[in-house]
Amino acid sequence: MTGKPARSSAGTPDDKPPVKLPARQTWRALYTHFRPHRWTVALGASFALVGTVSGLAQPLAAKTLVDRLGEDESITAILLLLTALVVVGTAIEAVGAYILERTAESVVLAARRSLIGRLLRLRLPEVERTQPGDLMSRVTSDTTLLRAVTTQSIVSAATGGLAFVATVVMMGVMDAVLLGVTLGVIVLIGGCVALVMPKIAQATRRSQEAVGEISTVLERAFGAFRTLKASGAEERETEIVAKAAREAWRHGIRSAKWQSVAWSSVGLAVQVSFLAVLGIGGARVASGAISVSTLVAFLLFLFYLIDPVSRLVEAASQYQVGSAAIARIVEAERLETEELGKAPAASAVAPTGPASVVFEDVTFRYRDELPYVHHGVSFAVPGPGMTAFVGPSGAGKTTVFGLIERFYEPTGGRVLLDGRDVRDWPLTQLRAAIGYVEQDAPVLAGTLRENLVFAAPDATEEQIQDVLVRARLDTLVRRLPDGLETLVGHRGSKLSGGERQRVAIARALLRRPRLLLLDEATSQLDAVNEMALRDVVTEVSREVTVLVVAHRLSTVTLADRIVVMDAGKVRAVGTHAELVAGDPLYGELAATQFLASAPGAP
Ligand SMILES: Nc1ncnc2c1ncn2[C@@H]1O[C@H](COP(=O)(O)OP(=O)(O)OP(=O)(O)O)[C@@H](O)[C@H]1O
Repeated sequence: MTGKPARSSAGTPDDKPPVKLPARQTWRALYTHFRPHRWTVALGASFALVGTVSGLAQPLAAKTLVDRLGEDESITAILLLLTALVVVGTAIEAVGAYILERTAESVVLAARRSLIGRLLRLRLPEVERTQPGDLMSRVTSDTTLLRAVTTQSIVSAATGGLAFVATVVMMGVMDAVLLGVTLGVIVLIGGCVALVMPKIAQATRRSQEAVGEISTVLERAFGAFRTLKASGAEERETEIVAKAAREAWRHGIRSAKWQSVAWSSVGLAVQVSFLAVLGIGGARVASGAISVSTLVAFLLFLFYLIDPVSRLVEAASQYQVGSAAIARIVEAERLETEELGKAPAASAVAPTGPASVVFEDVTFRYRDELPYVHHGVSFAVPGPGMTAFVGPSGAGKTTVFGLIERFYEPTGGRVLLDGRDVRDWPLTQLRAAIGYVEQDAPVLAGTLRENLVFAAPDATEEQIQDVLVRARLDTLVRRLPDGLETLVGHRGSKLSGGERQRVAIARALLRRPRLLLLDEATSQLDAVNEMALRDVVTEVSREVTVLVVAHRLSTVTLADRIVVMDAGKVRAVGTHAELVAGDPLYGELAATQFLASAPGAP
């Protein structure tokens, strides 16, 4: 619990560098998220545009007002027009802003849904190469950064760009010389801002990586909370999280710094232009080249230019933030997912009866750089009946189950279920035929009932009650004040190890499997429950094919067939009596690891 998780590769597969998206791909990825909302964004943008136009008309109205004042004409109408422009413009802008905010939330929702959908379909090897905590932070934190870039910044860029062009045209109409001065200043300062922009993306990316690392460490700590406490690792883990938090803070500050540099440049550009226009414009008024009202209107336009320029800078910095987020999202989206295939139609007749399992010269390693775990495993299990897999720790017994469930693909050879290569089965149908009880019998947070029906959501009350009795959980449920509605805590922490094991078995049975894979717990059950469960498994194995990774002699002696595995190979197959007589390794295992003196041992 004390080691530090892989730095910055947190969440990205260990062997893959973080994705650096070229600008075109960033655009494309952002566009994918924007596309479904383009019409709503266009609506919001039109509202914003109307607001902008009404704002743009204000200096003209003000110019007329000044001219009329000079000529002693009535100003009531123009005053009313000016007021209307302000009020209506503001109201329309408010509605536009609401539409955009709403759309922004929808973009985040859609991004989260699609990412969650993909993450829960990831292939197991991909999950093993990543940090789940960091993947979670991509769903929760990075997606929120898409909010602005896919809506507000597009509108800002569009309206800001239009308003900028329109204002510049109006300024050109007023006086080309003053426009030249203004644009000269803006281009100069704009160039400096462009240099700063990529730094915002860089800092945001680092900050988000650090946020991911916070989630990673916390997920690790809560995932083994008792071990954390028992190891006295609270302070060390806190320090690791705090370090990641400081990193997030440091890069957040850096991003804020560059953003504020960009922002203050807008003010600087306008102020410098203002002074230049005032000086040069004053001289031009004095020389009679332009009128006072022209200079006033030009200065008002210049003042009005602050808004479009700010919007353009805002859009550019939001784009930088969004591009950092989208790179992390794309990275998660590129992880390999499983093709689950269609669930069988309700009317389809599902195969019944026990399944058969055949391994044909299967070779397998978990990753290319790792040694082989299976070096040509072959065996055939016709159903029904119980087949026990025994062998020293690390022999590759659990791996057999992973290959049957197609969590992993064999490197060579074939795995057949009912005579059909598991790769040819639609995954949903393949797994629907199998009940799987993992060695550490995971129980999920929620109620007992939720845990039971997890693999069979359509189970009837009668089926649930039946399975409770069979898994010897009925007395426990009766004892609990809330019965099946009892909350079991994070990872079932409120249940005992044996209870968790039985819940896992009940869950698998409720699925009505044709093949039951049981990775036996090494020491979870007391003698009474062990015997009871033995009876259950024996009973089940009359109709269903049961494969069990056995750690107890009592289980092995019940088996119809025992497969002895050693160092990734099947070294013998037979009954207990045959193997005790014929296989030295089995004899040794039976004498030691399998507690040969256990009751019931022949
Ligand atoms: N997900 C994984 N990624 C990489 N290596 C793995 C993975 N799972 C298991 N291994 C390795 O594969 C080998 C076989 O593991 P497996 O779990 O199949 O053994 P086993 O016979 O079931 O052992 P045990 O009786 O201790 O449960 C071991 O050396 C193990 O370290």
